[in-house]
Amino acid sequence: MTTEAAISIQSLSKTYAGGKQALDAVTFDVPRGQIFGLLGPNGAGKSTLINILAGLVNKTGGTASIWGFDIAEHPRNAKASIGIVNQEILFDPFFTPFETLEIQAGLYGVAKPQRRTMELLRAVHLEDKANAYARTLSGGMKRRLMVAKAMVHAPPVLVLDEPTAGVDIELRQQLWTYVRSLNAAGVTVVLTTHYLEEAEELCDRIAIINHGKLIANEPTRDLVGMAQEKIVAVTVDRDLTVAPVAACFEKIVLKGDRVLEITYHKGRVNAGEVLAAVQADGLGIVDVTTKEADLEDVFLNLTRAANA
Ligand SMILES: Nc1ncnc2c1ncn2[C@@H]1O[C@H](COP(=O)(O)OP(=O)(O)OP(=O)(O)O)[C@@H](O)[C@H]1O
Repeated sequence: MTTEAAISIQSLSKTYAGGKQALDAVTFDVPRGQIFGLLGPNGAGKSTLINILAGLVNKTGGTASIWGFDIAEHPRNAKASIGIVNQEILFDPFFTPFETLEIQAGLYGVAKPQRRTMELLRAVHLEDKANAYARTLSGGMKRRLMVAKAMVHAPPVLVLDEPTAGVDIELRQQLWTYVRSLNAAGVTVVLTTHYLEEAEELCDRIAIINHGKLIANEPTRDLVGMAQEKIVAVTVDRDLTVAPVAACFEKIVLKGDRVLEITYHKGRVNAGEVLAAVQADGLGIVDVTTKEADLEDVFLNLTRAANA
């Protein structure tokens, strides 16, 4: 083990048998100890990438390693280093959660004394369902059982593929609380999600894939900072009927008699110039609030730029 990254991906490519190129020379590292977001529109190639890491899909180019183990050269060690929660819920409905985890532990060769079945069930709040049939669990409970199942062999890396699709808000929060506690205990977490606000809230770093190509890989904070449009709401000292005009305003909307909502391009002007332009119109400024662009804006801008 030489690498410092939890997952290291170099020029990874995948062309499916029918000729569809799902991944095109993707390179990035997932640093150890992080919660890492993998984002992309539908069909971008996220599942393909995860399935390659899981050993379910064969890459057609490049390399990938998990916890320092190359997936082609050391597949067993690579597999032992990762736990994957797929989009589909998969387990035998006639086994209880306790049995499901015991069987999974057996598959991974975890010896009986090392098994943590009840500890895992407690962690995902399924302790009282330990002996219920899996088919009697709610959707959210099943999903939490899937997470516990992915953790039976105590892998240092946990991958969650769209873990909260179709999960209600309360359960989503519970799931994230558990994911955060795993991360706090040292587990590196990779998640794919369509919920940008979720990625923004949870992830230390975010990579974006579009049409099989990596188009961003930044600390979340920097990515949010990449949004170019900023909005400032300015309250002025008298009633207005029309909004003032200035070259530095991208857009200006009268939001009330005295409130102007001004959009500006932060790469071209700063807030001071925008406010000065308002004052130059003879208006006094009473109050100012700004709205930070969120990840959604960045995502749309980046995918739009990549598609152009
Ligand atoms: N087995 C396959 N054979 C041929 N093409 C495939 C196969 N699996 C996926 N693809 C294609 O590869 C591309 C990437 O698919 P992939 O499932 O990896 O995307 P994704 O980013 O995970 O999307 P989603 O968020 O919808 O799951 C898509 O165009 C898809 O149609």
